[in-house]
Amino acid sequence: MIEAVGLTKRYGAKTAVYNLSFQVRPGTVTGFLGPNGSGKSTTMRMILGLDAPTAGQVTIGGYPYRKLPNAPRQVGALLDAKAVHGGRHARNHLLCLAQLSGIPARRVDEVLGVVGLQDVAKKRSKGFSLGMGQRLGIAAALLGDPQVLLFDEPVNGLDPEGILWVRNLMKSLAAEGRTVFVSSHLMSEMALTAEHLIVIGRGQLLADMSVRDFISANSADFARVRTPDTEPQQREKLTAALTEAGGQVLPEADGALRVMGLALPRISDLAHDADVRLWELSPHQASLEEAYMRMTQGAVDYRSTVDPRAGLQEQLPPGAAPQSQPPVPGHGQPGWYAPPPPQQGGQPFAMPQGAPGAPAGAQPNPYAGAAPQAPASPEMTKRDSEEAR
Ligand SMILES: Nc1ncnc2c1ncn2[C@@H]1O[C@H](COP(=O)(O)OP(=O)(O)OP(=O)(O)O)[C@@H](O)[C@H]1O
Repeated sequence: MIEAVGLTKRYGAKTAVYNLSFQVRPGTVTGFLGPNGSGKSTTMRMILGLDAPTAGQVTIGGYPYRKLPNAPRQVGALLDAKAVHGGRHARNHLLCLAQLSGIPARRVDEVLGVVGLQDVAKKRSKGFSLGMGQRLGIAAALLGDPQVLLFDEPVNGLDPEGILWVRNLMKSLAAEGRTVFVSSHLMSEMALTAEHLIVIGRGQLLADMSVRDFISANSADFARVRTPDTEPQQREKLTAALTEAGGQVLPEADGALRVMGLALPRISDLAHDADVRLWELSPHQASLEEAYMRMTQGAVDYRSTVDPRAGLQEQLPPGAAPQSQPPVPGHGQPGWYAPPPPQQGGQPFAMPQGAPGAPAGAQPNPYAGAAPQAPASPEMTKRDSEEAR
């Protein structure tokens, strides 16, 4: 098992990871999700002893990585598939790694077979495609037949067949009772691969729950309702009736309404009672990707000037002023579509009560104001950590 407690990493004034606490258990694939720059790689490097935490700790089987007896046989990792001596043959690269860790040479041929690189074993890896490089990195992770495996974005650059292969490999490794921790920024991929999810944004824990719970908590049902385009007053009348009945009503770009919190027959009855004709009444489900975007939207470092909601929540049509809509909590404020970021109070996402990773509200939050000035850093720099690899 991997266990992080209050894990924090600062690079000078930059807080990359803040007060992360979570457990990664054996026997299941645990997905580690977060937008770019959210701190996934930093966390993985701390798990592997390549970066030292500024505060808190992380252990594998009860030991910090650097104190783990025979670590290469217990823990395998794919961090950066490009970190390979390109001049070496694939097999030689693995042989070198095996020799360093006292792993028998026959294991090299076994893992080359597992990842499907046996036919190119004598080729120099600098001629490898991105996908072949990923496979070689995965082979290196599997060399010591470890019980604990960490994969940082393992499907990057893979074609659909490669993605399916990685997905099945992760599942079969977990089914053998291993601890499998896989980072990704793709919710859709993790929903298919992982059973448990740890979601972070700006280095902080946003969710720690099973995929099943995530789906039921976040795939909210809603209805699309459309009144005759030629009669805008009908739309307003229906909006008022639905809101009064406890529904949440949002405008869609094509003039339809998105209604949450009311069943379809009830919407139909309310429309009938209000004497409003309907052109459309259809059931929908918010996608997981949408829920994930919503969850991480307040915690994205790099944001396009184009609204990221485009394509998820349709934009208001010209002339459809928000004030003509019923009051929706937060609607009209910047980022209304996103849940409040943690520092605004409260945990916006469904977290199991007493979850080990629930953010500690009492602790000072470095994102709430100006980033705290750390003393000139004695910590490892990126180059240090790359050299340590
Ligand atoms: N050595 C370093 N020095 C300074 N800042 C760093 C260093 N390493 C990471 N960071 C910063 O810490 C934050 C977290 O980075 P990290 O690479 O862990 O995120 P990530 O979730 O893995 O992102 P991605 O999905 O893009 O790989 C980023 O803002 C990054 O710029």
